[in-house]
Amino acid sequence: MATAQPVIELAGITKRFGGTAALDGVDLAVHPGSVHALVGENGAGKSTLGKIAAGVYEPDVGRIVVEGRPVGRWDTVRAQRRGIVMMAQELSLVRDLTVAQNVFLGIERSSFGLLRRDHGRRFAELDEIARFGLDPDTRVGDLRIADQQKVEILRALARDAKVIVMDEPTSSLTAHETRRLHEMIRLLTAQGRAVVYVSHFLDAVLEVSDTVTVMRDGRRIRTAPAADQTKASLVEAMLGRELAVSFPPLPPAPHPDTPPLLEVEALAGDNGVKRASFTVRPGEIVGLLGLVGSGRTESPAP
Ligand SMILES: Nc1ncnc2c1ncn2[C@@H]1O[C@H](COP(=O)(O)OP(=O)(O)OP(=O)(O)O)[C@@H](O)[C@H]1O
Repeated sequence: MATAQPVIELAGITKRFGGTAALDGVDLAVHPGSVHALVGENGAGKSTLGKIAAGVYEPDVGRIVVEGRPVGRWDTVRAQRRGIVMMAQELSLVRDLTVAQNVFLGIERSSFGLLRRDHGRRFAELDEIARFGLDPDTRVGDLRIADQQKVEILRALARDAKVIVMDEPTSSLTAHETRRLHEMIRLLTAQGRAVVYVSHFLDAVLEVSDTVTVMRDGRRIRTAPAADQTKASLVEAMLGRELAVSFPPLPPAPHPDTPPLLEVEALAGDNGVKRASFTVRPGEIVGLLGLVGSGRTESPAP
């Protein structure tokens, strides 16, 4: 539930990378206990804005205010100290360490020069753990991506994060795992924490977020309650034109007797593809679908 004072506020943020204006005068206010989604086409500036909030980049121009206090120099260490933590697409865990070791990595306290080794006990002190269902002694490299994300979230909780910036968190998840992640996000917001949710997946955005900011070409186009949006209204704002123009009617499908341009029969390989067959005719769009790990990506490369 949103309260009056934002937990973090970015005002007039401009960021250039060489000749590219990634962000141009963008404002963003994130409220405690809420999920604020950032949507937009590729290159719209969503990730850059999330990374600036989390101190990965410093803005060229603009102001950052955390819980009413303006920040000076801004980097990930300072952002973490103020409770703003990033969960990046490329997760930052150490595969050979255990879940508990990863959670407390970098915040271990030393006494008389010795690192504390009681990770297990401290891990149990995180009350969220029972719900997250992770074994503290599992090697992180042996976990599925969805569970590795949980470890990232627990890392953020161990740092007492007030805001977790999630960059494309569902891009490697199944539909079931996405629902589980959203349940976790709801637990976080129920505790008063905020999530900045950067995503291409509009169904997921509409399901989980309270507020949606639409970005286009480095600018903020609009910020509005998710409940007032539809997928179509978001796409129109992202593209800056009506959907009918963006998706013109498809040409008629080719006649089944048209000779194929490509015929693949019983394709198999040591990359997991087993007996995949399909044809591609002129003028045809062939979709390959399936869950993560089902061989969609490997199939077209016989
Ligand atoms: N580290 C960087 N160096 C150079 N250019 C960058 C860098 N990061 C982002 N950009 C550029 O800034 C612009 C905004 O990129 P950004 O990644 O923020 O967009 P996005 O909306 O998150 O898109 P995507 O969904 O493709 O990640 C793009 O033109 C991108 O190429």
